[in-house]
Amino acid sequence: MNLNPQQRAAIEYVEGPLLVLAGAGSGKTRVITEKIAHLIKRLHLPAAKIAAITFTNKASREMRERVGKLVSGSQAEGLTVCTFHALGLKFLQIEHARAGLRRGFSIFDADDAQSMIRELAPKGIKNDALFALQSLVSRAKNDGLTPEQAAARAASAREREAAMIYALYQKRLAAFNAVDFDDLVRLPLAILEEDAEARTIWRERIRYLLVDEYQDTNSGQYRLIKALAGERGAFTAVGDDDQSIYAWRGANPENLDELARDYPRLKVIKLEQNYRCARRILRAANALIANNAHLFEKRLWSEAAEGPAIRVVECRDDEHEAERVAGEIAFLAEKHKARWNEFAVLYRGNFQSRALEKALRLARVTYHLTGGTAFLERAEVKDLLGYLRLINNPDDDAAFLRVVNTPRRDIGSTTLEKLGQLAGARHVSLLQAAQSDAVLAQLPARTGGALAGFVALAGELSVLARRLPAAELVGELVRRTRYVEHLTAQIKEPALRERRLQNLTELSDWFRAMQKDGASGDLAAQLALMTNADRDDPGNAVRLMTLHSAKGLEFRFVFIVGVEEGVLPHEGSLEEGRVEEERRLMYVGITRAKEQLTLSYAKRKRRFGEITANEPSRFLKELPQDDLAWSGRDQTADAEHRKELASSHLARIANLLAD
Ligand SMILES: Nc1ncnc2c1ncn2[C@@H]1O[C@H](COP(=O)(O)OP(=O)(O)OP(=O)(O)O)[C@@H](O)[C@H]1O
Ligand SMILES: [Mg+2]
Repeated sequence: MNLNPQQRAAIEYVEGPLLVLAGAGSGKTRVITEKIAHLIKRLHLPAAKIAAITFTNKASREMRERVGKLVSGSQAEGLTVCTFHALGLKFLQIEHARAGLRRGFSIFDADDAQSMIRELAPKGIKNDALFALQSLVSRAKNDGLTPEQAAARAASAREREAAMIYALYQKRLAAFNAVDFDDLVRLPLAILEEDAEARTIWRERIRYLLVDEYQDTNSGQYRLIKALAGERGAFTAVGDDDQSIYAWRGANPENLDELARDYPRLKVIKLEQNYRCARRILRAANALIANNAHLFEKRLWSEAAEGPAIRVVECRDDEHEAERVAGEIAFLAEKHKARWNEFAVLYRGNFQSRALEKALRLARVTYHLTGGTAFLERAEVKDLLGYLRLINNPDDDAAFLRVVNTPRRDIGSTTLEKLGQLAGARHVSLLQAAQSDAVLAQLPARTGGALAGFVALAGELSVLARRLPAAELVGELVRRTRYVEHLTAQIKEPALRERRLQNLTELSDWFRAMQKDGASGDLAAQLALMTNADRDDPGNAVRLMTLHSAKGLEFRFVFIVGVEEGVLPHEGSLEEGRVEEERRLMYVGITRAKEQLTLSYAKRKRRFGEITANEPSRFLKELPQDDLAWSGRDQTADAEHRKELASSHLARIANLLAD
């Protein structure tokens, strides 16, 4: 595959900071991959001194694979390709002392963080207020503010309260020798900004930095890039302001502007040829996004074929819509002899997947749901990870509380409250308190005995952890905690039990796959950063996912469902005046399609048992009408399509499609 002149220029330019600003499918990600190879092969920069940052772990894995095809294995050794969070984790594992952490520190997930904030917040706080508080704390952390700075900047009573909670929350995390996700960026940033020695070391360690999906970095991440790149500005950032879809989570598309301000030498290269989408799809995307105000002017053209019209399918309700989509997928797969994994069905919210799953199962279409209940959020997985965390970090009280009575050991909340008081008075963690005979003596004999038993088990396990590879440790953990017996006693339904047991096997498979150099504790930390979307390639299956998680991906056939007012654009976003971000989301969705795009909406929806009418999305009106073929509304197009269906050998599917 050849590179065009702009791509080549972007790859070869290393004299200073570079921003590649370009629309969807123009080869930005490819530029990063090729540039890594160029740095290694042509400029002889050791791979260990290059770091590339992607938006998801899955994207990291794919990029590593692609680089692997361009350079030999030994040349690629030591290359860092990971997310901001994983880079921060790696940083802290090396620099834990500078961050005031001890080796083996834990990572608190969103749940842990939330329950801690609940404890610190005023008693009886409502969920909404709690979420708001948590997001204010998180926002302050993402902006790289210390609790003191957050307090100084607080402009309202709510922000003052959040700053106060933030201070307490950090104290608590420190006591647990733990960090949360936000700290994975905030702490490295604070160290680099304050500590000249660390700065020198890390700038030597990372000599060239590449960042994909730059438009979705938040201000803390941006400052981290700056801190790592320094005045030298040895970095390439690639992004597309039209695909900024995480402003609601603190991403800051103005970072694109800021880069130009902070680096007056910044070179900007634009890529304007799209290599992904058929012409009509690209036209639709361009027309749609022209309705947004623009920071930068970009044009996008393509040499690809016109491609078929974009189908817009009007359906009665979401069930009908799901049936149409399933039928259409089966039909297209047959017609084009396509594989299931060439299809994606995209939607605004996870709740929309239920009807689709049912219809796809009925139509015997193999599918894979990305997202959903994340594997790592399942109780048994969290239990085992809780054990690993505790073994690795005896100060991790959250992990202690998670596992001390799982499986049941008759250690009740009264005991734990008492233990908490005793530990607090002594300024030690719960596990350390439970290790003390003096503490146990103050508890009733029976529960004291149970606690002593748990302490002994934790001791045995940490001895094993030093000896066994992580995947085997998981097996041993399951045996010694009698976890299978626990599940068996708890879950009566055989199929469900089987599935839960399967999760245990899967966890140890994950560890086996990840385990190259890390100890079990490091792996547990890494695993905490994974999401369901990061799991191995699900093979030949239709992908079901949200528009957000489709970023960066491409498929031959794309369906976007629920193209309705209130869904896409989303109701909440409309209320908050964020319709432009919704339009960008739609733009991301449309530009995932290589060959054929189908949009659908339902005329009615059931909501709390009532049937209400839906309006088709305003975005449909913004598309070039000549490139659309309506179905369900326009009788001739429908008749044409039915005829085509009938002439195929898929009578069953044609039936499914018939109204
Ligand atoms: N010069 C080229 N010639 C042919 N195909 C190309 C060229 N450059 C990139 N491609 C192909 O175009 C497609 C889009 O590339 P890529 O994913 O890198 O785009 P992108 O700009 O990162 O898109 P997005 O904005 O969606 O992340 C890929 O299939 C890639 O292999
Ligand atoms: Mg990309």
